[in-house]
Amino acid sequence: MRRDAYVYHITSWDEHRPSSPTLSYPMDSSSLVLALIAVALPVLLHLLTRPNKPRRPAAAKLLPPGSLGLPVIGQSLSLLRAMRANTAERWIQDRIHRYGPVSKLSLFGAPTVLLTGPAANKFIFFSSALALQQPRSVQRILGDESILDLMGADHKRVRGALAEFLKPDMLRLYVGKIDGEVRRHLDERWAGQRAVTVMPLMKRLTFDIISLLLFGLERSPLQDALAADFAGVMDGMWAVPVNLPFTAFSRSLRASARARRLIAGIARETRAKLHSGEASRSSDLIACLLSLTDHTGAPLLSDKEIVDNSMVALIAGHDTSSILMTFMVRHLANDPDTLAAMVQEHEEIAKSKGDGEALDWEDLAKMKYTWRVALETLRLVPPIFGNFRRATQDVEFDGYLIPKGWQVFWAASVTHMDTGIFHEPAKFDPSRFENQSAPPCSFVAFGGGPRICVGMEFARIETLVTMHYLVRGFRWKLCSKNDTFARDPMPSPLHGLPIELEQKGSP
Ligand code: HEM
Repeated sequence: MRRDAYVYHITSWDEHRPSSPTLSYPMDSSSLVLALIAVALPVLLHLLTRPNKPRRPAAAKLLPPGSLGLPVIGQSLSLLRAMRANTAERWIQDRIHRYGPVSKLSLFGAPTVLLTGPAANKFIFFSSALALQQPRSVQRILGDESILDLMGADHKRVRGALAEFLKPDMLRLYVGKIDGEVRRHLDERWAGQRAVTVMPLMKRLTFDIISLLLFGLERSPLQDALAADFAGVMDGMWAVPVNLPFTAFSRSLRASARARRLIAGIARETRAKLHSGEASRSSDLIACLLSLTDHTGAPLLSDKEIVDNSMVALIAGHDTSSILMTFMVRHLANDPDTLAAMVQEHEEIAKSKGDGEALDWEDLAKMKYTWRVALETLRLVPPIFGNFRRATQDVEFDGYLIPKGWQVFWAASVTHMDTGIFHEPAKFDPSRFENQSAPPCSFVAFGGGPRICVGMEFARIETLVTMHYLVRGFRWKLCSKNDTFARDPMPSPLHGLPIELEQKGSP
């Protein structure tokens, strides 16, 4: 997901200039060298080719306060460092204290306006003058016809197709499959272990769930191959986009090409199964997308759109949810009261089930407290820190001009930690989601407006099912007293969150 969201990149100062390097995570030592090259080259180019024309005088006085900093580099490295040190919220707060809730800066090579607060979120999510900003590196890896790159009618068409697969009466059908996958994982990878590392286990669990539902992939060498390719895709997605044989970016491109071939092959097989009646529209996402037609009876999505959007759904559909579940496990380890209330909720539900009987849609509706715990976890640690938009025309917010071509950056945590919206925001308190929902655009872990997360309900199902079996089956303790985390750029607990595990009911 889309992880468009999760990226910070260098594009050219001038959006029409042809080569614009992208800088993002991870900043390991080889990446750092490349990052320096990526930063230094454009600085030189910028200085040599800087146009002489003056800035627009009329617009200048309306621009938000703040400084664009050094050409190209701007404030990028400073923000990246803060993300890594998990002090990015403070970094943004410092800017707000200095300049107010609307300020200009330069991030990843482009002039940017940072906007914070619910009114700003509403503007970002709903304004037709702002388009989702997709870094070229991510576009090259995921494909340029995914939902993340489309606008207007095309975005609506592809979003409608994905929503068809994720609508409630389809989701109902998935609960049993997700239940089976969760139990298999816990039996094979958690049961009988004295210690496990949570994050990689959650990543594989959510990958297996989503690949089962997107492609009908059961446990098989094909699923393992796809999992390996996707791990490769993720490794380089946030690296410096230098396509040389030894770079993470190039490895990521190769892994993406392999994954795309696998998905195209699955699509061919599924098409044949649809013809022979062995598959139906509700079999999996690919079957659903292949079955959709427009009013003339022509396929709604091209073959390339199906592959590109399957790539996005696979990434968006497992990375974020696995972070949510990992951080719930981390929080519950040190909050016995919340854990006890969850255990009680799930034991109550289990009483009405037969031995080994799978959970169903109605059971999930009863897991209200657990979902509030999940929402509170998302409020405190939103998997997506923030995201970029690009102004497609000059546009105004709060009396300030945002010129055409500038980036706009929103950051979820700033709103989530606003004392005017959430009482004692640093406190973990699931009851704040009881009865009253948060005011519009103030809880934005899933974004908002026409691009609000299309997989939100899916994430709810897999989280609730996993937590049901986890809190009933196991007790755990964190292995390390130091439970800090970094944003890389997604939140990632120290060492992947190792825990000591005890299976309930075992001697
Ligand atoms: C806890 C889990 C999840 C979180 C926190 C999350 C968060 C988000 C956010 C914040 C956005 C909006 C980004 C923006 O507007 O800039 C988004 C969009 C999206 N999400 Fe999720 N997501 C989650 C799970 C999922 C799942 C399970 C799927 C797929 C099954 C999914 C698919 C997508 C897609 C396709 C978009 C793009 C929608 C569009 O552009 O119209 N997400 N997500």
